Amino acid sequence: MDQAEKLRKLVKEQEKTPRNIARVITVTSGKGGVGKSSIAVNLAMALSRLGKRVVILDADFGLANIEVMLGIRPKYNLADLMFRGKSLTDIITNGPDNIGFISGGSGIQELTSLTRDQIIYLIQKLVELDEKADIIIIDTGAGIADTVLEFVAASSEVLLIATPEPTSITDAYALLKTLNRKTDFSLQDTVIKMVANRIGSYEEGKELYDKLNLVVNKFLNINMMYLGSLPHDNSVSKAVMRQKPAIELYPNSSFTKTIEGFADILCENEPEAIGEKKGIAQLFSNLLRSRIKNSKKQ
Ligand SMILES: Nc1ncnc2c1ncn2[C@@H]1O[C@H](COP(=O)(O)OP(=O)(O)OP(=O)(O)O)[C@@H](O)[C@H]1O
Repeated sequence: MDQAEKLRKLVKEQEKTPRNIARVITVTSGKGGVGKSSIAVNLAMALSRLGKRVVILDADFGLANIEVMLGIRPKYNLADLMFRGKSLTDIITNGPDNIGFISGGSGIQELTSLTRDQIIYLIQKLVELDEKADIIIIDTGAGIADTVLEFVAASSEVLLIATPEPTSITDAYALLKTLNRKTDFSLQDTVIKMVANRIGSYEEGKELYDKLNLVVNKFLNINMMYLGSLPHDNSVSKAVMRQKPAIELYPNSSFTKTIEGFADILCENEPEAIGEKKGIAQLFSNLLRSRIKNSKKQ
């Protein structure tokens, strides 16, 4: 049995015991600076206010945007759990509205260098995380870097953020095109929901979705769903300046109201867990498996 096969078996074993499996929502974008982290943070809080236990995993290595937005400074990150014996509780920092926050830190990059025992330990801890959370929001980096694409390919529910800026649209297309070429990506297993951000009117957002979806449909055979559009709203940047989420500082802003609407829609439309993509332990197992396979090909 090779290592990839052992990993599959390990997760299958864990699944035999009935347990909570978190819903994982991966937030990504083709281009940086389009509002990915703002949306991840405020959506997490809106979902938490609906009674969900929410944890954000920041997989955007090197940038500490979410920490700044939440006004928190985590002491430990995923690498401390993987290599330095820290527990899951140690690496989850409490944020506003009771949301949990995990910084990927260097852990995301170092996933490749894990020994078999470290992989087993990590998956076991992630099984615990599946128990602790109802929803896990992953903020990936932006663009077509491998670390971004592998998270998207391993996820069952993806929010793709784009703005009306031409470069944001072409970069969103580039992300989907590169994703489509990945052998471990299958459209049957991943629902992509587009969010248009910083738009002037509802029509502008819908038009953006229609345009992009038409092209990805025609050339990539991908059919995206449309979650909706968020207005350009100065309260978002004002909130960033004050290191507090917009939903907390500006509860009546149009951005907050729209985000709350998204949270309602997402709670009403929980996708059936698809194929082998269920929960955070399964997601990391998929991701590690694809890394093992790819490293063998090289
Ligand atoms: N709807 C909006 N209205 C006004 N400003 C916004 C909106 N969404 C995001 N912004 C602003 O755009 C900037 C970039 O947002 P954010 O950091 O969330 O983007 P990002 O895509 O996560 O960036 P990165 O790729 O650097 O992680 C921030 O200053 C934020 O305040």
